[in-house]
Amino acid sequence: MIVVAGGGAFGTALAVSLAANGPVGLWMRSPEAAEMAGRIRENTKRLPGVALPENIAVSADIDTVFEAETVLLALPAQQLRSFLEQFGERLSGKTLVACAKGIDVETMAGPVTLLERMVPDATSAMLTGPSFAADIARGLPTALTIACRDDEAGVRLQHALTTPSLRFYRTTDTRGAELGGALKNVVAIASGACIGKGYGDSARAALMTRGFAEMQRLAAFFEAEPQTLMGLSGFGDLTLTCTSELSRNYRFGLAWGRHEDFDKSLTVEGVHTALAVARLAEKEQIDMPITRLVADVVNGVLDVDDALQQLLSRPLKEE
Ligand SMILES: NC(=O)c1ccc[n+]([C@@H]2O[C@H](COP(=O)([O-])OP(=O)(O)OC[C@H]3O[C@@H](n4cnc5c(N)ncnc54)[C@H](O)[C@@H]3O)[C@@H](O)[C@H]2O)c1
Ligand SMILES: O=P(O)(O)OC[C@H](O)CO
Repeated sequence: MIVVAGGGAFGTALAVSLAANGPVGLWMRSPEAAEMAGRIRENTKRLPGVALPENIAVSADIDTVFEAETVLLALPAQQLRSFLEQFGERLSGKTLVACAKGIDVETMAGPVTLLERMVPDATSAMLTGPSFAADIARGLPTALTIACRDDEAGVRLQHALTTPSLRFYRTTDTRGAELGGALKNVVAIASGACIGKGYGDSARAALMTRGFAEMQRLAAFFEAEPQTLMGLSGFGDLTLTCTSELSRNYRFGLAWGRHEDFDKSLTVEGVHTALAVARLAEKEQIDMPITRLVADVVNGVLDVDDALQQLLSRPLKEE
């Protein structure tokens, strides 16, 4: 059986979609949240308004995760390492699919790299691509990417995870998939700030394009395949996240641009990824001005208005 570990918006939505194929487990850290979701058949905190099919077994018992052959790890990127430190040994031999989009600030590793380092005996993969939990949970058509270095395992996962509304493409370029998924969140924050500040759609299109150039430069440094960045996990997700108010990263940026507060309980992956990638880019001398400015605003070194002004007044150069 497939078990989804992590009962946030995304984990719950994936469980709802997978339930169309058969029984699925949903492990939540909080016993109270699991008890309530199991009883009222709804995750009212993270995915309100979506009924949980009866064949989703909700539990806070970690043994349900250890008993599964395939585990989808739907935790935020900054939580994955501590989860693996705690439970990694019990996950060896399994097929593990990270569903997080981000770079771990401590180790600068993406989700698949963390899995490979911390559970070397597992088959490690990543689920990524343009997809909002709310859309998946409503059964709207969604195309995703499964990234797995072991292509046979990738094919198996592709088939096991496809549902009537989720369509999976596949790649063996886990590095490219990690980078695309993580960096698009940083560019989405900048895009939100640009719109929030009132700079308009043309400026946003410029920002997205220059952000994509940064993504490609970092991917080239890590020898990721250029075409991975052109696909769902890169360009596809960049487009979605930089243009939709369903995105938390984009809404976070909007609030920055408007000088409004933002709900701190929401997961905004791009904040942490900007810090990790800006440090890495500085160390390796990779030109990533958008990421640098987002990190500077996060660190309180720059005001968001000054950061946007700096972006607009960069030296003239070739495209
Ligand atoms: N929500 C979406 O639309 C969406 C879509 C695609 C990808 N993702 C990715 O999925 C990941 C999770 O996002 P989300 O939207 O589900 O976030 P969320 O904030 O809705 O939920 C995160 C969940 O993780 C749980 N959690 C945190 N630390 C944990 C730990 N150590 N052990 C167990 N559980 C823990 C929390 O209790 C919470 O239920 C992110 O990396 C995000 O980028 C989200
Ligand atoms: O809400 P966000 O900004 O975390 O985006 C969710 C997904 O990653 C979009 O593909």
